[in-house]
Amino acid sequence: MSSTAAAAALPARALTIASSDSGGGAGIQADLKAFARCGVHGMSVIVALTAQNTTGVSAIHECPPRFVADQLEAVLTDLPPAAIKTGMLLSAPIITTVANHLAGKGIPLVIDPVMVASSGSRLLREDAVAALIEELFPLATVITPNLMEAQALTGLGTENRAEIAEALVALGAPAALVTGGHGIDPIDHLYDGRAHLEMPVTRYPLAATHGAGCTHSATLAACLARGMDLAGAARTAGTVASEAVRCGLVGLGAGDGPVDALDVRRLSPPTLTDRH
Ligand SMILES: Nc1ncnc2c1ncn2[C@@H]1O[C@H](COP(=O)(O)OP(=O)(O)OP(=O)(O)O)[C@@H](O)[C@H]1O
Ligand SMILES: Cc1ncc(CO)c(N)n1
Repeated sequence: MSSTAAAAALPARALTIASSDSGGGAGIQADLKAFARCGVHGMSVIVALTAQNTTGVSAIHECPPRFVADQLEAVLTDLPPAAIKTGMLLSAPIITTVANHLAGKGIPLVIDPVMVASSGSRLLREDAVAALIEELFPLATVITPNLMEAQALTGLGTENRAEIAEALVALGAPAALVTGGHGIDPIDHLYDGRAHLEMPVTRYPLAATHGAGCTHSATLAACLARGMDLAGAARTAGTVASEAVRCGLVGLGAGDGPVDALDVRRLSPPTLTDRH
């Protein structure tokens, strides 16, 4: 095979800049599953480690910003991604490091402004919210807060997603996708600065939603990496996240079970006869 033909067969690359969930349900671990689900080569810049399981976060270990910069340089120089997502970024120095490396690159960027775990632990320090808005939002293609994060970012108490999405865009992001799988009203709302688009999500009343938001934003980035437009990528992200809940691992731990974008229960260990 010529090198050109070999290159044509390579998958698109997507990068997650986020934190590790030791329980394998959310964060980097969910992102890499979602990337694989979408047929994309996943890369990961890890900014913090959480000691976490299905019941909550017991400790957080932050990477030195210099080491975050080392990871970004290693990936961006050799394996430039076709799209990037950010998840749990924890601190202002990390956000500044990420923003400095992404500014001017023009790579499609999905920002999932992860703030608080469903168990209640803060995953973004209070004093880092301003850095997220001022330094990272202007670099985004789209931001994907859930309804509660959207309310915290805008200071609005309303549940009117159109109003909140407009306020988010006024904060400096070109587009906002307000998700809300957990609520009574399972609708993802996209506003791109011009038009509003409401995307209903099939809601499954299952105790397996840990990592739904991460799976959603990683799928959105993977779809952008594969060349889809924003509205199509947003619809696919809602569907993949919803399916990941349907396949979620209820009862895996004592708390809310992890979503499963790969539906691992349908897979079996490879046998020698599977070799090709
Ligand atoms: N119970 C559910 N049934 C089906 N889909 C769901 C459910 N919960 C979440 N989702 C899907 O996940 C996406 C993200 O949901 P949501 O806004 O609730 O995430 P989140 O609160 O950020 O998640 P996380 O638990 O990772 O913090 C939604 O667009 C929806 O597609
Ligand atoms: C590492 C990590 N990222 C994101 C979330 C939000 O689901 C979480 N609980 N943990």
